[in-house]
Amino acid sequence: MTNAESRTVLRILDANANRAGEGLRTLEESARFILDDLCLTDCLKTHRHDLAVAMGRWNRLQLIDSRDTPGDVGTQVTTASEQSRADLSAVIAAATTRTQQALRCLEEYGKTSDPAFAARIESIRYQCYATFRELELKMAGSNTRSRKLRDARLYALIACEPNADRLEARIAELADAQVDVIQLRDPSVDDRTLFEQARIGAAIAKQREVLWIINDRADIAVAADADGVHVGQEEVPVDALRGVMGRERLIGLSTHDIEQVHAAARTTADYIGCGPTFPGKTKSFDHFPGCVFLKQVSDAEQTGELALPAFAIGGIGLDNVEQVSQAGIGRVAVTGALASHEGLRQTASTMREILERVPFRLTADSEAVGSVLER
Ligand SMILES: Cc1ncc(COP(=O)(O)OP(=O)(O)O)c(N)n1
Ligand SMILES: Cc1nc(C(=O)O)sc1CCOP(=O)(O)O
Ligand SMILES: [Mg+2]
Repeated sequence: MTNAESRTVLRILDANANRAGEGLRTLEESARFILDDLCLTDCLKTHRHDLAVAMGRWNRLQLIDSRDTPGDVGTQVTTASEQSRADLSAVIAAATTRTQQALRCLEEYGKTSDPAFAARIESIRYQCYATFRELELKMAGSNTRSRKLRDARLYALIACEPNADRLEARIAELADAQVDVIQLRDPSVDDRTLFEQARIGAAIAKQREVLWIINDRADIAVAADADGVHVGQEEVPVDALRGVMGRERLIGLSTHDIEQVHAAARTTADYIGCGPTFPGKTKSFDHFPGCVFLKQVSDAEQTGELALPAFAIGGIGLDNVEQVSQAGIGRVAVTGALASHEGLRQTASTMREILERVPFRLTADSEAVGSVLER
């Protein structure tokens, strides 16, 4: 190669090393601040470090000297798609593509001067493919969960079953009845049993595309790979649990008055349960905030003070779901109403029909992205 050609190669290597480094840093921020994923953050940092080490083969001053940003015709060429990103996943998709392309350029042009350098970059590129795959799937997973939750109308709370087959059948019948979310709530079983049912249920719920939430136990929810956890007012605070659950899993919080609802809105909770609405057989209460409370929650949704999906809970069934929807709440969480196999589909479908009279205010993707950004 002539001196001029060598200088051009250096110029290309310098530009693409910067591009790949910036892309990796962009992705590292998403693993760290969006997904809260220590392992992925660490992998991306390692790729950035490996790239810097590989680039150490070139003389830094010569690389910088070859740089000619004002004379670079490429800086004038921009496309409309570069100027905006639809959401956080689009930021990540653009950064992965840019990084992969930059690594390929480093490899190809590096081959002209140093095949060993090119081989090192090739190895980094392959490692990046695996990391990027995981990152994009995790992002898709977290978005899917929030989206499913926002579209949810029917949430069923179930107890453990005597064995895996019975649990599978129970989840299947609820999924067939178009139940959107299932919570495993069983204060009567030991930790091992709860974990086993949580784990088996998580796999079945995933297949059936139903959200799978574990009551009270964040540790079991994570260990079992559930979609989330539900906690009450006297349990570990939501923001403290966020560190355990990560950004991608859901956290639900029980609320019993409007002050608790406003407080929940200031946490990283993904949804709230609001009740008890009516007396029921599953759990006894001394006080019933009832439909007056539900109306306050609905008003808070209307004014935009509350942007979290709110599920009315407590003694709700076919006989009174209309009162819930008239209070302006279009989502319910129930145990007793969906406990019986008989007429399950019909009950669920009638309840859904009544709840669907309440339009959602939280379906826009932009709002979902907004809440992720605020965290
Ligand atoms: C959806 C939903 N809402 C409320 C509750 C009640 O949670 P909590 O107050 O923690 O009471 P227990 O369920 O733990 O007895 C819930 N589980 N789910
Ligand atoms: C577990 C629970 N928590 C409630 C609350 O208001 O926080 S009401 C409730 C029981 C829900 O079951 P059912 O639909 O059978 O009444
Ligand atoms: Mg609880």
